[in-house]
Amino acid sequence: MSTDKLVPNDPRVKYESTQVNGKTYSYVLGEPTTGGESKGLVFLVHGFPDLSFGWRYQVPYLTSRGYRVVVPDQLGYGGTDAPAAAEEYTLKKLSDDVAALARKLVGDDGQIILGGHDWGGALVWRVALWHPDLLRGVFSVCTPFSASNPQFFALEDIIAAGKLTNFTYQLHFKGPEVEEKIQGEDKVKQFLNCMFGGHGANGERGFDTAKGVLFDNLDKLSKTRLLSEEELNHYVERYMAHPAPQLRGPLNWYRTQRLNWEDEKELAGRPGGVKIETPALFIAASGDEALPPSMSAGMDKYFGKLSRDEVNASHWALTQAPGEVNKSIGAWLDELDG
Ligand SMILES: O=C(NCCCc1ccccc1)N[C@H]1CC[C@H](OCc2c(F)cccc2F)CC1
Repeated sequence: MSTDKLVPNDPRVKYESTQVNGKTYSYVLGEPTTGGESKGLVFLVHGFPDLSFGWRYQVPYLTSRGYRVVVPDQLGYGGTDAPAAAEEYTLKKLSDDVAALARKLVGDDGQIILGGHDWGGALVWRVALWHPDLLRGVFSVCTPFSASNPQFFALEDIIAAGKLTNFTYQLHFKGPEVEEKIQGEDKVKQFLNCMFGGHGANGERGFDTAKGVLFDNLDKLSKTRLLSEEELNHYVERYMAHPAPQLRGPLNWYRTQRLNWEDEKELAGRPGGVKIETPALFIAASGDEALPPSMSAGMDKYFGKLSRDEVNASHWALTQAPGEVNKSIGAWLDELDG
């Protein structure tokens, strides 16, 4: 099998669906192409606004190195259910879904190697805290680990104090406006094109981490160079499979900050505090405007065995620097399996 990126509805992988904690999850399943026993199961978690398709450059690479690969559409996306209630999207519930799906694939005593990008990266660190026995290894692309504070600080207050201003767009995402205004095929296509880097002839942007979505620019943007027309249309088709407002599920991931803090008070109270002993890899993206590498300063103290790497790419490192990302993950896997 070629190790070229997956195309929409690629015949090289299987498309499965199953019930997980009362919800339908759909996922892509790739079998090792090396023949013989698989070296283990790699489970990949995408971010916002993405799909399992976001890992298309990594799946063939990993199956060619002897791994089985499972890539779900996360809650709210693609062929997976999109409950309307934001409470369904806490990182603890999403972690329990990852564990339940993984157990269906590797059995109650099996283990997986878990990787995430963006919100998927935030989630995999939480899975390592809630379900440490499940993991043989854990990695995140772009998203550093951030420990929960003993005291709750609302994002609104943090930003009002001039901190984390690169997260200002999240106040826009958690509010009603983006969900209300980005509905229907044309708007969803313009929004996705914008988030994946489309820009205007004079450098106009439709998204700014320090502001949010600039609605008036959305129909002025050229097509992003990060996706082919066929790939962008695949994203739109999968997002339009959900009833309006199509972004409600994906945006619900931004509406659980206080609930996540409530859940994690228990973790903060553990003897020795929060510590991830699972062998871990963090790959920073040098040009990520939402998650600059500097945000990862100080995360090492929460890990027993953390490897670090950095790729020269924007937030969309998986598709913009796939060779670098794959090489980094591959070297870490070789050491893990060494
Ligand atoms: O919003 C995200 N992606 C959409 C924007 C993508 C984009 C960026 C740049 C250009 C174009 C597009 N990603 C989230 C992922 C979770 C991150 O929060 C991590 C976290 C926790 F999980 C828990 C406690 C604190 C904490 F910071 C915050 C960014």
